[in-house]
Amino acid sequence: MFLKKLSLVNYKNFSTADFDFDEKINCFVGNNGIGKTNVLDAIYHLSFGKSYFNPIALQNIRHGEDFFVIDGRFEKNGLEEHVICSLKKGQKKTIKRNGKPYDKLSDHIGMLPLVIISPADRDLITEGSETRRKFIDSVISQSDKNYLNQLIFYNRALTQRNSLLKYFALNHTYDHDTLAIYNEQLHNYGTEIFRVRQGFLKAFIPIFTEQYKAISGNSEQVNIAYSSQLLDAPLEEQLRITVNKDKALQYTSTGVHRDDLSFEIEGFPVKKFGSQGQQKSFLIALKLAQFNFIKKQAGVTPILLLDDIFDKLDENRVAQIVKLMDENFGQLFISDTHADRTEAVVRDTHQSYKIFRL
Ligand SMILES: Nc1ncnc2c1ncn2[C@@H]1O[C@H](COP(=O)(O)OP(=O)(O)OP(=O)(O)O)[C@@H](O)[C@H]1O
Repeated sequence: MFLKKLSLVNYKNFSTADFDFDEKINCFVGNNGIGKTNVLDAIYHLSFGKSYFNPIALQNIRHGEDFFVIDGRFEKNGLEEHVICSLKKGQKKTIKRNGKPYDKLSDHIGMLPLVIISPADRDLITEGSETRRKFIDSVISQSDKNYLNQLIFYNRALTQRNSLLKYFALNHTYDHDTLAIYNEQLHNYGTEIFRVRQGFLKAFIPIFTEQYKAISGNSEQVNIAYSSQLLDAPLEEQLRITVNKDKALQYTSTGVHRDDLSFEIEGFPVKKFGSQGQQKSFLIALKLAQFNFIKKQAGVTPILLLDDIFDKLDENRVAQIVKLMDENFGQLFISDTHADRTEAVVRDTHQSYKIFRL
């Protein structure tokens, strides 16, 4: 699968822009702030229906305008896939595939598998558990439609249970039966999410450790440990036990929305004990494992976006990654401030490439 053409209108700093891409490697080079990351983000948009960098959709419209359009023509299994993602102020975002709008944006997820490696990934190590849950959810969702639906249902039930808890507190009332309905829903969806996450990690961790070894050249033991309250007892039982606490807090304190991943080297958390180099290798290995996992599960080679990668890795490491990917990548997009060093690395792959000077 690859992206053949991309057209942008009023997307971030671009009023209009058109690109004809190479099937293999495409590099965006230019000064800081010129819009290299924005082009990668537009490509990300076509896959996920949202920005990787700015969760506030309206802020992705060019300043002073009231809409954006991202138009991409892909080739997948020999057929053209024409995907248009657009947003107009005051209206809902739409994604059209071959002229037909989706009813739900989530139906599009997994259609165009994509992995991005960017400096923002460091949040996976430094930030709270939500970032890590998002990571694991995004990897699984790209190859398991049912999982994304379970997540949507779970989150809906969670919001409703939380509203009910607030209502109880506000009105000094309590309705056991209504709460029990939400407990059951959370239990059913949550148990399935927990089961899929466990299964996913079992398959993902060996791929990840292999990638880590290849990138770092080290033999240190790395691991991803899954923590979930559901490891202790079934969710329905826990929801019953914590009901008084939840009423006092006015939100649901147990469930898979509290799951987390712990990233470890030699049994110690990477965040506290990993060197800068180890942390960088850990993140890249996570992303390349994501790439390989999706490729295996979905049977489609994801598009790979490497944003500002030279900024966080030395040239040798980047060359190593590109080489590592050489045999198994599909289409690659790279952004960098220096045309020379990018070209030196991609030339070595003996793959076709295009350089776009922005
Ligand atoms: N909604 C918007 N309207 C207009 N300009 C925007 C909008 N959102 C972001 N920008 C501009 O986009 C530019 C940043 O672009 P981008 O992050 O793609 O740069 P870059 O070329 O990747 O830079 P660097 O090399 O520093 O990473 C900034 O100048 C920012 O002001």
